Amino acid sequence: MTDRPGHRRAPARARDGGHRRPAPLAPDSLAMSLSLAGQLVAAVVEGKALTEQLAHSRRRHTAPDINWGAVQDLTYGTLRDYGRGDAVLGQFLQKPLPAALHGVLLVAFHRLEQRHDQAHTIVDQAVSAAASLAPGLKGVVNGVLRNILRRFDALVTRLDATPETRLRHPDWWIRRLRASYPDDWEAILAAGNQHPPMALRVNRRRLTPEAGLARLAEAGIAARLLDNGALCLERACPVDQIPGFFTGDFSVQDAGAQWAARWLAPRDGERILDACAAPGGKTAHLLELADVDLTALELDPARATRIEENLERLGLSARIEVADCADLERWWDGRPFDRILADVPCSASGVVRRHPDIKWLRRNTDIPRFAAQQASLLDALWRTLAPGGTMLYVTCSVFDEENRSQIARFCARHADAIRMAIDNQIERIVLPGADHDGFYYALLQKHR
Ligand SMILES: C[S@@+](CC[C@H](N)C(=O)[O-])C[C@H]1O[C@@H](n2cnc3c(N)ncnc32)[C@H](O)[C@@H]1O
Repeated sequence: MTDRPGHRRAPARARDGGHRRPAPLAPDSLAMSLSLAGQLVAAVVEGKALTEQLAHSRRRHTAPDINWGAVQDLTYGTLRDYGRGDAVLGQFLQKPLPAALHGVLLVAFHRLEQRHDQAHTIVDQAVSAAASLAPGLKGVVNGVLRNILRRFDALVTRLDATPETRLRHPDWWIRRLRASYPDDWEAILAAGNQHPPMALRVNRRRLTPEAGLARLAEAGIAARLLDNGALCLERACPVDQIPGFFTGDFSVQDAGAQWAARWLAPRDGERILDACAAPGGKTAHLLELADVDLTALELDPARATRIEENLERLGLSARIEVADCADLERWWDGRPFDRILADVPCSASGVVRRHPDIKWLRRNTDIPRFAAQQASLLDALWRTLAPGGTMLYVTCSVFDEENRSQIARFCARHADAIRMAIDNQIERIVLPGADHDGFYYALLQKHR
């Protein structure tokens, strides 16, 4: 297999199968869902980010009956299956297909693995989806899928015998995890292939986690209270069903991310910097825990508006600045901070199940680039920390180069950096699991 799956795709024009008029699809049909999901998967395989493509697709396809839940499930599921569909299609496609058709085949294969009891419906609907995209090629799609069906069990057995397709992650990713976590690497990969849990943060200014749990139970929402006060829902639900969400009693935030504000431990009256703040989940959490003078920095202006929206819903306030946190000349008034939250940009390999496009978009060579960027942000931020002040370094990565080795290199560069224990441990590697995503935390104090 090539470095990136999808090697048997061709530009949309390559084989459009002539000029037959495309057959329209019923908006609420499985064929429509397969077609839209196939186009989204094709866009990601071509290097586009899923969130933007999904928003773009929703703006373009406005029929009210489209089952966007199904489209999303099929798209995310297919992308989580990294490499499986391509490994199979590679055996059946003699020539590349237009990208969207290739996408439909990938989605159809994913669905066949999930719901083999519906195999014939899936094939029929995928052929209709193909006919709507490229009428002249529906025979090819039909032939490929029926061939796959004929040899299905043998194909799946073969997929499960190869690490990349069994574990549904790129080879380089598997190698990195295996080297850093000899005992846990398979569990980390397995967690990355699951549906993410939904967790809520209780606004401690309004209610206790126990009271929050009771409020949810009254609304018929089953949840568990985790040891950091996060509420993990048994089943994800839309925010408009969460009582008091719009008035700021709850926020949606992964339970692993809810350690950040606790471990930075803000105290009333302190000057705090949240250096990479959007969309503002951790900013808000810090403000819920103490009355602090908080500066929230964010490089991306569009994302910075989300901090504002979040704080407004929660009735909280901070100084929000759009700036590169490393460009001190531009934003820093020279007054040091008591505490800094450095939730730096990273590979996001710990949250891959929420963003399965990451597996397709990232390259092994991106990781040292992220590490270099993180190092320069850390070095700049360290200058703004008061002697005796603390900085919490956070990533949502599971790669050592961005985590443990990053902090080891930082401490080697800064003789005034003291490693502080977090709950009696020198660092916290929060591995992704059933209740939360994957994070890394290290706490550093500046020598007085
Ligand atoms: C991991 S996210 C932060 C999540 C946020 N702390 C929260 O809990 O909601 C990293 C953020 O840093 C921003 N960012 C990246 N480079 C930056 C820089 N040089 N200065 C400030 N913000 C930056 C990104 O746009 C992104 O919004």
